[in-house]
Amino acid sequence: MDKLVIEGNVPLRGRLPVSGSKNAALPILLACILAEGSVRLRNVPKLRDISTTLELLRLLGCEAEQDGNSVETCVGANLTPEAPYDLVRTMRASVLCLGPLLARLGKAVVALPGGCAIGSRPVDLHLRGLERMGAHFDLEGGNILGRCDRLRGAHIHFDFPTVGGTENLLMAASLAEGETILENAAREPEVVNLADFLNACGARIQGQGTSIIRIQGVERLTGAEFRIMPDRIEAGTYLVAAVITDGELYLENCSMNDLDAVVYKLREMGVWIQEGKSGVLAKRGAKLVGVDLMTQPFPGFPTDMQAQVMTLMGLADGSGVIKETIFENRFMHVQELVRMGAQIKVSGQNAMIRGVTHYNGAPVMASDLRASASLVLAGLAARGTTEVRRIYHLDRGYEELESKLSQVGARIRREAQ
Ligand SMILES: CC(=O)N[C@H]1[C@@H](OP(=O)(O)OP(=O)(O)OC[C@H]2O[C@@H](n3ccc(=O)[nH]c3=O)[C@H](O)[C@@H]2O)O[C@H](CO)[C@@H](O)[C@@H]1O
Ligand SMILES: C=C(OP(=O)(O)O)C(=O)O
Repeated sequence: MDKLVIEGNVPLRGRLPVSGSKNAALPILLACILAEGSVRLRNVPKLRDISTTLELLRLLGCEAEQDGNSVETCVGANLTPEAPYDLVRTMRASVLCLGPLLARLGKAVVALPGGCAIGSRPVDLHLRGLERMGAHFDLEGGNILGRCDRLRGAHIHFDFPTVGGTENLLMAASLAEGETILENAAREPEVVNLADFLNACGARIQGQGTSIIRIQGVERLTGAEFRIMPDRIEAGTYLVAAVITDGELYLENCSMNDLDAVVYKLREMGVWIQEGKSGVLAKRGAKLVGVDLMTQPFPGFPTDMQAQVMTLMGLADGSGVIKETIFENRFMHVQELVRMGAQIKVSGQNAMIRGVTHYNGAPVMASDLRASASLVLAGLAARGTTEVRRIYHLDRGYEELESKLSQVGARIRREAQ
């Protein structure tokens, strides 16, 4: 197992390219199950979650190869309906093959994903929506066993705008008979990217990006070429890296549109952010101050940026409260930040942060993807050496993290633990 060793307190300066979005690429790769013909995707990040998804696609009977940041897929004649636990447990997004398999084969056997460090994460809303379209489910040996004749269009109202649920239903409805209306649908840019991909393959989807999405089912989808959107969470993480190290970074290939809520809060904290022609420039303003924020579904403040912004707020003047409303257990980074000198107290959904003047390097343990990112950020700002352990989490979601950060001046290296 590897660890990251960071010598902190060095300002990061220069240009940093933003990779393709993990959370857009994962559902789009699984949507390839729906297409008859080959699909070519560009700007796919090289990440562990992507290689896991390609492995899953191959197990299901699709050809799927990555060459650099391009992926080509083609569904073979022997599409099979089984997504085994060994793969699903390493990546919850695997459950997004449920909708496509039911739509293509009328059958799916997908291991029920367990809970994870950030919460219990049930998939009841996915299943309820698919049931409305005519699917039947049983639970056998820890697997969701789904069956259906051709799925039928339906009117579905989500109790909560679930990202994965909206994506599973979008994919299933694309090949269903008749019209599906998704109400209270997730509005995340990654959902829009998936809908745009499906439309490029011949689907008839309207309203993506709003809370009512209408899908007219079609008989078949074809192959297509498509570019994955930039990773707004990676971009947000590096915005924080620029500010927390008192440096200046120009993030290439990203726009502020998808990061509105994060940019708004960072500006309220005193961060200087400017949009350029093909990217975003960020640096610390005159003074950094604590603010209050609450995570919410898009267009609210994203839970996937909560840990990183908390790390920054830990070094601001004054205090602030962060309320986490999306996942019940997403404060696992707090105790590790406290080991580095942060003053943060958690009470239920709220974390109370009192700014300190600096962090001190320490050995810390990563517990999930964004918690790991927050510890790297703390290490970049800290006095002395920080060792971030269990970094396999980071490899799920940040493409070439050490080499990107090194290129802008960070002293960071990977070592065997
Ligand atoms: C691969 C991917 O894109 N992951 C993102 C996706 O996760 P994911 O798709 O799992 O997130 P959801 O929006 O579905 O989940 C949000 C909340 O709804 C609950 N819920 C969800 C489905 C369901 O059937 N029942 C239910 O109760 C979840 O437990 C959670 O508390 O959106 C999250 C919220 O923006 C992000 O943090 C994740 O990075
Ligand atoms: C929680 C995340 O991913 P996943 O849903 O794949 O666990 C994330 O990207 O922060």
